Amino acid sequence: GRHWGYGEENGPDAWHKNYPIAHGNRQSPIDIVPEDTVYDASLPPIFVSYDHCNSINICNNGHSVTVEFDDTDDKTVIRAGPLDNAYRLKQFHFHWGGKGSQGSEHTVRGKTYASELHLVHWNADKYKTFGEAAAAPDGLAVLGVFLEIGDEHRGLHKITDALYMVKFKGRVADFKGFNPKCLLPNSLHFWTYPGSLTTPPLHESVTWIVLKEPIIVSEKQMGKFRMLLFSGEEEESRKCMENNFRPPQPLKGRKVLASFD
Ligand SMILES: NS(=O)(=O)c1ccc(C(=O)NCc2ccc(F)cc2F)cc1
Repeated sequence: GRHWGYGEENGPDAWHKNYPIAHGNRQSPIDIVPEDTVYDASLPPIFVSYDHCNSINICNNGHSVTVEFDDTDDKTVIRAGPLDNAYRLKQFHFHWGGKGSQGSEHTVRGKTYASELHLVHWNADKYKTFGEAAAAPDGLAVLGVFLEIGDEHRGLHKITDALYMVKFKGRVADFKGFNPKCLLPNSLHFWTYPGSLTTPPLHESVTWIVLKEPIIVSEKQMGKFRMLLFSGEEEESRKCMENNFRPPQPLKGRKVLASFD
């Protein structure tokens, strides 16, 4: 039906019809121009506490593949950096292309990466539910990690080996004991700016924290993401899940801070 997606008719250029905030003043993603970012020496490093984290399931929601976490207490949080509170990990998911090195949502001086990992956190210090936080200007914090093509990534194997279980839209499978700490690069140097969800409802509730250092994954591993389908098992038209990224949006005067010089 008219549900939003990434096709000709229902893609990013059409989202504003049902989600007018698409033309708002703090939309994401953006093109990050390092020369235009402001090094803020007072920005503390981000603190990632994923030690007691446990994934629950892996799901194909028809737009991406998502790994969900138990967020009923503060055992898996990020804090510090640009954040005034502890933000709880709720899920992570990916955006990717159809081939080569296009597929990321944020770009760096116009450079695109093959994929982008989003670790989605919510401010449980101030809000009672994810939904409430997702509608508040300081409600969410998303940690973005670029994926670049090269050697295979040992931590990503567990995910790519599970994708066959959620090939079709609507499929959910058990996926316990995965700790996403293994998906982070060596450096936690980051850029940060006030932005939004990059998919409808496009809420302007995200403090973006984009890591400068990409992780390296193999073309073969990326290929497994492209075997996922946008469509459900009952649908006749089988469309590979790929190019599920929103292009960069206008900066509208926002400042991008850098945690490194
Ligand atoms: N790509 S991204 O990292 O920016 C992103 C992160 C989370 C969501 C999301 O949770 N959507 C569903 C959703 C569920 C509940 C709710 F209240 C709001 C809401 F957007 C969408 C985009």
